[in-house]
Amino acid sequence: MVVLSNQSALNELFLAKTCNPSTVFTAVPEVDLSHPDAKTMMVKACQEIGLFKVVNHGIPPEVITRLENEALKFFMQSQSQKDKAGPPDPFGYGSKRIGTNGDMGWVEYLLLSTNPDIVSPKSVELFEQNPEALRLCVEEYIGAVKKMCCFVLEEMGEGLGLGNVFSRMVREERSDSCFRVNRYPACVELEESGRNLIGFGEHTDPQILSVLRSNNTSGLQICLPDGTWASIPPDPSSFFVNVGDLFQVMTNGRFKSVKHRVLADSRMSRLSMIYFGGPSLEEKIGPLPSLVSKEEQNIYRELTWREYKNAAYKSRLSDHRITLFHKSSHT
Ligand SMILES: C=C1C[C@]23C[C@@]1(O)CC[C@H]2[C@@]12CC[C@H](O)[C@@](C)(C(=O)O1)[C@H]2[C@@H]3C(=O)O
Ligand SMILES: O=C(O)CCC(=O)C(=O)O
Ligand SMILES: [Fe+2]
Repeated sequence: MVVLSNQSALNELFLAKTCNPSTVFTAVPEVDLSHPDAKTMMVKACQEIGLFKVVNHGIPPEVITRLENEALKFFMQSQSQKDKAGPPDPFGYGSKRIGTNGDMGWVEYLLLSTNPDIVSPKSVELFEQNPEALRLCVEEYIGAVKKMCCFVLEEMGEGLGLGNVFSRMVREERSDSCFRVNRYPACVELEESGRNLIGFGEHTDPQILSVLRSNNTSGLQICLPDGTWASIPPDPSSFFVNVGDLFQVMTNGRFKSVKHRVLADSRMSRLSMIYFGGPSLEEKIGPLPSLVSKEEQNIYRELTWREYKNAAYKSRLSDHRITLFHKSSHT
């Protein structure tokens, strides 16, 4: 067994059992948002994989670089300075602990709500204690990525013959979306160990759609239908889009909320930024009648996003939360 020099006992918690060289998933569908067939391609990718990447996304590279630089400045501060914006409640700065139910990962992060009704004391402290530039860059980036997320949802709604049913949910002012910046420090001790270090453990995202951008460091993996893990090659000029649990429910299981995780790299730190597009807390979520054919049944019952979110945030990262929507399950 590998012994990592610092905090070895804690670090063992993050060691993935596998040491096989992982499969590289070279078939990530690439969708050009300006292509006339974009809608069909996105719908197909959501049905088959639950993930695709977009190019020609319209987000100016300067908006991305500005936030990346400000986020790195934040993470390069001393631990005691960063801890002033933590522990997360669930928003704010967090390190190694993910959520409040015992999950750990080789990661530090900022988690922020975009819901105007949620004022997190830790996020207020974060912005009070850091240069105004961080807040401005976060706002600028979220504004741009929300617009793109809504465009993608609009296209997929049209692709399914449903118009703006999904985009409306994320576009509305009280949409309960959130935003996260993750930094996975390089871990040189892994170099010759042949072991993997879990940066962010396996999970599905609870919301409708997640839009992820990372630097050029690999780490993101998806779980294939046969249960094996495949690495997604990084691509800093594209955005990766993945289906969340609510989208799977609304499409009565047609779209797949893909299980994913992140492994740390031995040489390079990974920086990722993810926008999780969600509906308002009061939105009722269930299979959309026009997506349930006569021969099929609703496989999920209806819950508000508030009900699902409250239950989800009491669960562990790897829990199969979507079963809360199963007809036999009661919250
Ligand atoms: C362990 C947890 C962290 C999480 C809340 C939860 O109890 C279960 C879902 C987790 C997750 C995964 C996707 C997103 O990163 C996240 C912000 C979310 O909405 O659900 C995280 C939550 C978190 O980090 O607080
Ligand atoms: O950091 C990443 O690349 C993905 C993290 C993730 O899946 C999440 O924060 O939900
Ligand atoms: Fe995720």
